[in-house]
Amino acid sequence: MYLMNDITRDGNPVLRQEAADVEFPLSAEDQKLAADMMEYLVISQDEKENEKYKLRPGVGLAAPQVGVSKRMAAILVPGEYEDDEPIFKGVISNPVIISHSVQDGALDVGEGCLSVDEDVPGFVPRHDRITVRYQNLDGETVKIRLKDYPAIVFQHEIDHLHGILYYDHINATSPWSENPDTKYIK
Ligand SMILES: O=C(O)C[C@@H](Cc1ccccc1)[C@H](O)SCc1ccccc1
Ligand code: NI
Repeated sequence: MYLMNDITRDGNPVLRQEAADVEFPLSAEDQKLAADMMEYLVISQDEKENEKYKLRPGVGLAAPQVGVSKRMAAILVPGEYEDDEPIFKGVISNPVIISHSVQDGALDVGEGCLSVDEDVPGFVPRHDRITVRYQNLDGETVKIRLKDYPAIVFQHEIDHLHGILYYDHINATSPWSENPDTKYIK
């Protein structure tokens, strides 16, 4: 299983590369990569387990964050309440945002990243609504429409596959300046 030591940190060139396409059918190595990334998210979201293994909680983990420059990311967006089904649980490969809203969306508290140890404050403007096409673990093409928080998570992870980190989007001169057209998401 991955521990925090396995997570690449800002400054490692792998986080700034354009990752390579994932080939299908998945190799045994890529199947293990997918399973290990999802396992990290599951364990990191369990209070007791993340304490035991000292994991930072995550709702997404992209392959470059474990040193693998491939276009694959695990995403686990929990439901609103403890016993709810997750809003999304899956490992996506070769994702493409095929359409998006004109309206931007941003988390009202800003973002963080498992690969960036210090917090960089500020709004991270993204698309509020997106349609993503990706391949699932069976290599099937899936099209999914997302909005608000799940859309933000997907964009954060897809950015990782293109060598982009969340703070690249923050307005350096006025990081908390509000744009009237942007939806600020709680
Ligand atoms: O570093 C990563 O890619 C995982 C991030 C993804 C993320 C950060 C901010 C906004 C959307 C997605 C981690 O999940 S950051 C920690 C975290 C944990 C639970 C909820 C929100 C953020
Ligand atoms: Ni990140």
